[in-house]
Amino acid sequence: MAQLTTSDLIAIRRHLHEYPELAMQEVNTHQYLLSVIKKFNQANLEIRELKELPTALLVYVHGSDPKRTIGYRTDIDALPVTEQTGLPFSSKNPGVMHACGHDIHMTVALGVLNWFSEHQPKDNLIFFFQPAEESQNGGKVAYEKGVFTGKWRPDEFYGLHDNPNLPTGAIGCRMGTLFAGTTEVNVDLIGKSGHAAYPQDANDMVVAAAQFINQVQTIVSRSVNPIEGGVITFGKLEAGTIRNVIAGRARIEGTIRGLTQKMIEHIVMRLKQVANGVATSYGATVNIEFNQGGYLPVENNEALTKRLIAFAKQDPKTQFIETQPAMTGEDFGYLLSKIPGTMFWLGVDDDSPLHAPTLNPKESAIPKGIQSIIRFLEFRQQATD
Ligand SMILES: CC(=O)N[C@@H](CCC[C@H](N)C(=O)O)C(=O)O
Repeated sequence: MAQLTTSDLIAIRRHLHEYPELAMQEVNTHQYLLSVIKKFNQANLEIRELKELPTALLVYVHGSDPKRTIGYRTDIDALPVTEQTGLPFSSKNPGVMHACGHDIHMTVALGVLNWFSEHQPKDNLIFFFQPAEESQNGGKVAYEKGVFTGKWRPDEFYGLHDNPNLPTGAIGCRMGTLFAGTTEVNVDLIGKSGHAAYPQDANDMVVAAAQFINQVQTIVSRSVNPIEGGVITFGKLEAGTIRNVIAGRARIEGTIRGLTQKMIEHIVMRLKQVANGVATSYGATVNIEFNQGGYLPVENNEALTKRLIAFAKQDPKTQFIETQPAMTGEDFGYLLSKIPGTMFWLGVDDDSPLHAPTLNPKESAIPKGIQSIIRFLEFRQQATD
């Protein structure tokens, strides 16, 4: 296959959109990516599959006169969201949707890889198709399994995330922290179930959970410096089985976000205090689990980010927008804590936010994103440092 056309790219994106898969289950996505890449000019490519991380895929592009090895990462997983876009190419996998735009990310990565398979770069390039960004921190798992060793260790790493709030094709970035660090939190409140008519003989965990959730709202409003900010969101609450049986258990699952590790640790500490306080006052037992995994704050490397921003500002075909830090999480933060690099946004202009069942990114962002990234990687390879 020669150069992919825009309609090839749209067809690829729509196929990926129709068949989304959850974290670590991206078996068909992996096979599809592989089938597309195998049609590219293989002269300078080396494809690597991993027994230890079977849905991941790496592709090495051998440079003609390499001074460095540049990594480019895309995530490939989807979310447990039921699509409500009404699009003709809506998800065919019930309850699963590319509601975070990873279908766009993968297509952009394929477009850039396709270009460099036809136009050999000077530097070596590594494309990392990473499973499990939304949960289970695929980036950290890959790193810890030794995927980025020897010639497979990039000197610098780049990755993007789509952004519905930015104009189509615009590149957004900033020096320093781009995304928050996140920590997943699970709270189990255990009391005593009983008959709805005899509350005095039971210990109702629906009431305890309601109290806990309300009290937690005071952590960010009263214990966090408003200039620094923080987020606690509980996206899942489960308690009870039927209306007339008092619930003896409640489980609350959420996510904590902060722009620094210190802020995350502060919120974790206050959350434990509130949970233990509510449990004591309700005579309940509480179990709390925290899991940060690889979702460290996304810290952009100073020198590399300066260069990326300088490129984007002077490139007449790239619209650059300097963005604020976002409370979105990304396990690319873990990879950037090990390998210097930069994460940036690609504008996809949509009224629906990320993770919404109606998210419908503008597909015209795909060729624009590909062209900007190709030009950036070519610009990068001209530098002597
Ligand atoms: C870009 C994006 O939406 N990322 C996710 C990352 C989730 C991290 C972790 N599983 C958590 O929920 O804390 C996000 O929700 O920001």
